[in-house]
Amino acid sequence: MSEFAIDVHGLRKEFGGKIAVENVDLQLPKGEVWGFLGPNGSGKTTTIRMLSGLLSPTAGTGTALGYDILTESEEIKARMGYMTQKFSFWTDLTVRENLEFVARLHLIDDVASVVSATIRTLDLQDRQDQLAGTLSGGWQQRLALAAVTMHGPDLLLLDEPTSGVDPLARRDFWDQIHRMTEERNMTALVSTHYMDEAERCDQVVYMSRGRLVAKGTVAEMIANSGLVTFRADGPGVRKLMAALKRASGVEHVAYFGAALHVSGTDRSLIERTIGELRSQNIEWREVVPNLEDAFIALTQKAGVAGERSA
Ligand SMILES: Nc1ncnc2c1ncn2[C@@H]1O[C@H](COP(=O)(O)OP(=O)(O)OP(=O)(O)O)[C@@H](O)[C@H]1O
Repeated sequence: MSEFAIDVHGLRKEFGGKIAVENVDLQLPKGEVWGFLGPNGSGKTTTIRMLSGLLSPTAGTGTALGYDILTESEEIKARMGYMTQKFSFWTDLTVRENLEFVARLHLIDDVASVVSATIRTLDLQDRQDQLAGTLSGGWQQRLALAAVTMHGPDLLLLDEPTSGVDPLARRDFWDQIHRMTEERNMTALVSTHYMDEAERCDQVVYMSRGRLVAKGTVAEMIANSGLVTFRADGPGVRKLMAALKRASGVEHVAYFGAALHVSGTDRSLIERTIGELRSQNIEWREVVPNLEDAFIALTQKAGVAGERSA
């Protein structure tokens, strides 16, 4: 049996001659939670759909949970939980009724007790008789997670499960993911645009223009970005923005509250630029780049302008 929950090579998907995903290799060890990041349109959903057996690749091979993604998609679907970006449920049924419906779709034998156990696991007791359409965004996502985990999957593929959900509900959601993966030895691949969520993952993979361009722990991603980052604090620091954007050696500048993060990969160039801009009021100090700095750099390196307008 493979030690990987996902083990795919050379995945490619074309839609009408346009390449959406190209040459994706991914080996996700069992029991780990990985974050899947990348700009809009970079190919994350398409990749997740190929991994789930719902979309056949134009080229490439591999397995999910040991089953061939090309020929054994039914086996994969039975053992995985897939939460789509716009997970839908019946708004005029209660939470419990929704889960009962899903349990029947999965041909679960003892519907009542499995639904009750799921409701307890996900702390939905107080909401079980509420109409699903009246739940807040955070509770709707909780219901979606209940629905996709009720049949005891070994693999979770979650596509931006927390978009539009407030920070507290997002944290609760992630606590649930970690608890469930730990208790049931599940593996999860979760796409997200949130940096704090990426930091909760064992590893992250970063996709750009249909290709996986970086992979590793958050610390490795930051270290491999090769970025040098300086932080500028002081009155009027924001006025430096325009000059910094044009300055040599500065690859990106970002606001961090009242401060600026100025990053580049050529230390001598960026130090020279900062030297030229030094003034008494502004304090410059080198800081460890954060994940957002690293991802902005990756995105810019890949020339993402074309991707976003695609
Ligand atoms: N069924 C389809 N037919 C044609 N083109 C498609 C189809 N599905 C996706 N695409 C294209 O493939 C590319 C990748 O899209 P995909 O939805 O996989 O990106 P994504 O990284 O999930 O984006 P987002 O973060 O916005 O969800 C895009 O250019 C998209 O327009």
